[in-house]
Amino acid sequence: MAQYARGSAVAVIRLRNPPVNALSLAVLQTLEDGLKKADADPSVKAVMICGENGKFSAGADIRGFSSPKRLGGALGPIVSLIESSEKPVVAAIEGVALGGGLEVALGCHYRIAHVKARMGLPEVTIGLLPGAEGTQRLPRLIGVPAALDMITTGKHIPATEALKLGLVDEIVEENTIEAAIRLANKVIGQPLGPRRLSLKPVPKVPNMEAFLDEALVKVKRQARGCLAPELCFQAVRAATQSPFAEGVRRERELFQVLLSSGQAQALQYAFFAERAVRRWATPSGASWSSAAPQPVRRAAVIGLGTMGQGIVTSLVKANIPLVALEQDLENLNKGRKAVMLLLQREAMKMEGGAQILDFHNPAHLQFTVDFDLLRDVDLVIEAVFENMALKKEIFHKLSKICKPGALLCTNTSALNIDEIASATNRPQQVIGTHFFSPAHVMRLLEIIYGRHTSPTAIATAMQLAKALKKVGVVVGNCFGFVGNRMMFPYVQQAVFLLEEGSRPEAVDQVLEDFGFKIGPFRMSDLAGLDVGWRSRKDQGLTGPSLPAGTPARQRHGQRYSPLPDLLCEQGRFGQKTARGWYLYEKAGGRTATPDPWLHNFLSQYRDTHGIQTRFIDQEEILERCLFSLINEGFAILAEGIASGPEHLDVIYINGYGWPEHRGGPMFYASTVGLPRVLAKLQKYSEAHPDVPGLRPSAFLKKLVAVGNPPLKEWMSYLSQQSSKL
Ligand SMILES: CC/C=C\C/C=C/C(=O)SCCNC(=O)CCNC(=O)[C@H](O)C(C)(C)COP(=O)(O)OP(=O)(O)OC[C@H]1O[C@@H](n2cnc3c(N)ncnc32)[C@H](O)[C@@H]1OP(=O)(O)O
Repeated sequence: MAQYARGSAVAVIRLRNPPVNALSLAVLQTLEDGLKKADADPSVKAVMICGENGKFSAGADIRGFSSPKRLGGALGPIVSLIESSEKPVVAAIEGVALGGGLEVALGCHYRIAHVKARMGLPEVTIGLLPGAEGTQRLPRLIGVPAALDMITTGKHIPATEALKLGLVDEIVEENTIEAAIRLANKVIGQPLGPRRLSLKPVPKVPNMEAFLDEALVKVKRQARGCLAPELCFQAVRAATQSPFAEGVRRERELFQVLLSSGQAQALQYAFFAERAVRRWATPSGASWSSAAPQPVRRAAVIGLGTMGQGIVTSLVKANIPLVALEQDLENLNKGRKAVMLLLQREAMKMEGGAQILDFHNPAHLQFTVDFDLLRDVDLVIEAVFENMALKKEIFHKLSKICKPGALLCTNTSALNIDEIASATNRPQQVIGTHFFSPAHVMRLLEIIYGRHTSPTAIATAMQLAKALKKVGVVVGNCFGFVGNRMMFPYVQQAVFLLEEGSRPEAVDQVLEDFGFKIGPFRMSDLAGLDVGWRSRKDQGLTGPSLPAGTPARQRHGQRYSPLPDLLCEQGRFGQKTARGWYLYEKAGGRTATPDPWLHNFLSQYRDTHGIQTRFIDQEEILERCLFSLINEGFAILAEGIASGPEHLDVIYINGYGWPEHRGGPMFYASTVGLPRVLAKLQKYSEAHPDVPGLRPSAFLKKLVAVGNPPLKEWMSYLSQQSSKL
C-alpha cells in the first residue's frame, strides 16, 4: 500500500509493501488515491514520494505479471498523472529505485537520492522492458547512449553515477526525506513545464542512425537469442524517431509482445528460483530456518592451481582474511604471482579498488607452505588436484591441526564427500564446496553435504556463498553431484553423435543456437580433455587397468565411446595443446577452427568400427543432448539429491552457461511438455538400447502418468509416490 500524510505544505506519499516496496495493484491504487487527494487539497503545495524502510521501490511486483489481473498497463498512466500534477512532486530515493520504481521517480519533477542508493531499469533481466514510459523518459533525461546502456543491460548504477548522468538532481549523505521536503518547499511556485520529461526533446547525437545501427549489432550479439534486449532497443529507438505519445504507444506494443513471450516467464521463474534455493533443506529435516551459520573471521585455501587462485581472489574480494597454502616454495611462488595478477585486475575493475582490496597486507592475505598456520582458521577450502588419496591425506592432516570448530571444505567436482570425511575425526564439519572455473567470476557454488555433515556446516557454507556474492545451492552426495552428473549423459550423447556421423562444429552450433554460451566440444577443449581422461583412467574405463579383451566400444555391457581417450592418446588436450576437438592458433589460443585432421580421423574411426555414417539433423542433436541431461535431472530429484527442480535450474544457469531465457533444463522440459520429452526419450532409447542415459527415468514416467502437472507440483508427487517408483 502507499501511505498518505500531510504535514505543512508538503504531502508525503510513502510506498509501503515490504520487503522491497514492490508496486502491486494495491500499492498503485493507493499511490493514485494519494496523488488525487494532494491535488484536491488547497493547503497542499507540493508532494514528496518516498518508500518505507529506506527503500524507494524495487519496481512492479514481478508476481503480478503472471496473475490473472495483470499489472500490465496500470503503472504508465499513474506516472503520467504524477508528471502532469500542477504541484511539484519530488522523489526521495533511498536504497533502491528499480524498474517501475525508477519510472515513478522519472514522472516526478525532481529527484533527490541518498549517496548509497542504487538505480536501474532491470526489466530486461526478467524478459520485459520498462513499460511505464521509462523507455521514452530516460533518453530525454540522460541522452540516448546512456539510456540505451541502462535499459538494454538492466545494470544498477550508484547514486554518484546517477548524479553525473543527470538522472538525479542532488545526492545527500544525511536524511534524504528531510532533504526532499526542503527541496519541495523550495520549488513551490516554480514553473513545472521544464521539469516535465515528456515535453523535453531527445538530446541529439551526431550520426544518430549510425550510432543506433552499431548499438543494435552489439545488443543482438550479447543477447544470444534473448528477445528482451532487442525490444528494449526498439523502444528507445522509437523515442528518437517519434513524439512522446507515439513512442509510448510503441513501448506498450513491444511490452505486450514480451509479456506474452515464454521468455519473460522463464526469466521470472529464474529470478524466483534463485531466491528459493536459499531456503535449503535436506531429506533428514535440516533446513535454513533452524540452522545458524558460524562466523568466518579467517579462512585458508590449500592448493594454488587454477581453482585455488580463483577461490583466493574471491575471498579477498569478500574481505575475508586468509592464508594461502602450497606444498612447496616453487608452487607457492607460482601461485602467488598468479593470484596477485588476478587481484590487480579485479582492483582495476572496482571503484577505489586498490584501497578496498588490501591484498598486500599479510594480515589479509598470507602465503605459506607451513600447515601450522592453519591452526586458528575458521574455515579451510582444500583445492588440490582431483585425487582421492591426496585429498584424504590432506583432510587427515587438517583434522589434527585445525581448531575443533573449523569447517573443512573440499573443492571437488565429483569425489565422494563421505570418503574424504572418513579421513578426519570430525566428519560433521566436512562439506563439499564445488566452485566453477574461473572461481572468482562464476556465480555458482554447489554445496554438497555428506552423511554426517551438520546443519551448521551447511548454513556456514551457504553464508560463505553469500559473502562471496555467489549463488549457493545445497545438494546431496553422489558421483558428479548435480551439475556434472547431468552433464555426463549430455556430453556422452554429443560424442555418440560424432561416432554416428556428426561433427563437433555441427553439434556445438545447434547447442549454441539454442543459447548455450559454448557448445560441448568447445567446452571440453576449454576445460582440457585430459581432466576427463584422468577420471576415466581412475575409474578403470580406459588405460592400463582396462582388462584385456574389453570391447573398444563397450564398458560393463553399455555403449562407450573411446573417441575422447583416443584424442588424449594423441596429445590432443584442447586449447592448452592447440589441438583437441578443434584446432587453435597456438597453445592456449581461444579461436577454434574446424580441423580436417579430426574429420578424417572420425571417418577412419567409423570405418574401423563398421559404423555407417548418417546425416543427423538439428532436432536429433538437440533432443538427444538435452533430453538425456533432463532425464538425469529427474533421476536426481527422485533420489532426493536435490530438493526441487529449481535447484537444478539455478545450477545450470549459473554454472553451465544454460540460457537463462529458457529458465533452466527442468523448466525447459516443462515448457516442451513432459509427454513429449518422454516420447522422444523412448524413441531414442529403443534405437540405442545399450545407452542407459536415454532410458526414461521412473519419475518422469510417473509425472506423465499423473497428467503432466506444473513444475511447482512435481515434488509433491515424489513424496507421495516415491515408494512406487
Ligand atoms: C506495471 C508496470 C509495467 C511495466 C514496467 C515495470 C516493470 C518492473 O518494474 S519489473 C520489476 C523490475 N525490478 C526488478 O527486476 C528488481 C528485482 N529485485 C531485485 O533486483 C532485488 O530483489 C533487490 C535488488 C531489489 C533486493 O535484493 P536483495 O536485498 O538481495 O533481496 P532479494 O533479492 O532477496 O529480495 C527480497 C525479497 O523481495 C522479493 N522481490 C524483490 N523484488 C521484487 C519485485 N520487483 N517484485 C516482487 N518481489 C520482489 C524477492 O523475491 C525476495 O522475496 P523471496 O525471498 O520471498 O523471493
